[in-house]
Amino acid sequence: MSTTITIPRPDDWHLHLRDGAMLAAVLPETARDFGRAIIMPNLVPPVVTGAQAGAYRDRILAALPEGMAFEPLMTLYLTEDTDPADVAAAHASGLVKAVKLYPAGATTNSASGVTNFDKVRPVLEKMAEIGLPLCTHGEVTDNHIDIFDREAVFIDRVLDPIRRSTPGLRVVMEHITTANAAEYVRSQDSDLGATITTHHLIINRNHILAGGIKPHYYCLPVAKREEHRLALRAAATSGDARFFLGTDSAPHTDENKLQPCGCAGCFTATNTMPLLAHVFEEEGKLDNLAKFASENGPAFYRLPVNAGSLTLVKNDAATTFPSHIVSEDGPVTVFDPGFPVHWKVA
Ligand SMILES: NC(=O)N[C@@H](CC(=O)O)C(=O)O
Ligand SMILES: [Zn+2]
Ligand SMILES: [Zn+2]
Repeated sequence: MSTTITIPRPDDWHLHLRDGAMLAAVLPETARDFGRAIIMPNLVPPVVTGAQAGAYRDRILAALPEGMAFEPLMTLYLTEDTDPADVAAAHASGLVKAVKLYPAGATTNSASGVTNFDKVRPVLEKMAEIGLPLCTHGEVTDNHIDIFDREAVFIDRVLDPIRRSTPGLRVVMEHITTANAAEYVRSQDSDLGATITTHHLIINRNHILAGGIKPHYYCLPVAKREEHRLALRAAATSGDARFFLGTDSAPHTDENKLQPCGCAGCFTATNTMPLLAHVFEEEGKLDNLAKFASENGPAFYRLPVNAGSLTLVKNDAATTFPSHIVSEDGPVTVFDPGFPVHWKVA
């Protein structure tokens, strides 16, 4: 017997596409199921100016296979030298949909990020004025703060002060991993939203560390205790308009993942929608999948819901997903949830 569910064509509000050979390999994995995605700007060198975002957008569209429809929604990487006028122009032209804040040193390719938050105040004020959202990698970087506490400390020491001193600034807390973050979002008004990844709904820190280290489950922010995973599930499946899907699908070659000092990132573009159907069904909330994956994100970004649809089918037989995708840079392992999934995209 099979069950089906049809939702408006989903979007991914946090995606890493990289560039060059990797871009060519991973883009079809997203474009197959998703109508649009917020494209992260942490290339080397980063996408800082409107001109760089325009050129990157052209490279993405050039890499899109014939016959696939996909709209990249571009972002700018916030640095201490970012020019508020350039940001405003890139927004006014329709090119740029958000600015991304990386605390310097917080994650992959974040070296050009922000250390002194006073220096970006003029940009944040301009963004509040024009309604351009700020997306945050919400972790402090202080060495003496435990890695499992860095998100909660970021909320208290960085995010809440920025929001209080910049009224009207619209913020997305990206890839939230804690009950603290979900609670903070719920306690605020609609100027604050949060993306939640597929993998943080599935793994906790035991999955990374118990019974042997699993490099393919290592990402930033690192997965937390089980109680936090359950809080994220409750938030994602609640239907609350402030929570929406951002996969943070972050491809790294196996060579770069499987190192004494391996890269952070889970690659979930290939199987995200079936995994989400599994999670939402487990929570008895399949009816809210459309809100999380297709409706809440566009509402926050003030864009229309996609016109097309996506149908997911649940079969008696488990679905087989590719173990990895092939890129000219080397294989990229597809996220393995560690349990059978019976859903697949029709
Ligand atoms: N999430 C990750 O673990 N990695 C991301 C960067 C990020 O989103 O923090 C990447 O670019 O590889
Ligand atoms: Zn991040
Ligand atoms: Zn990311």
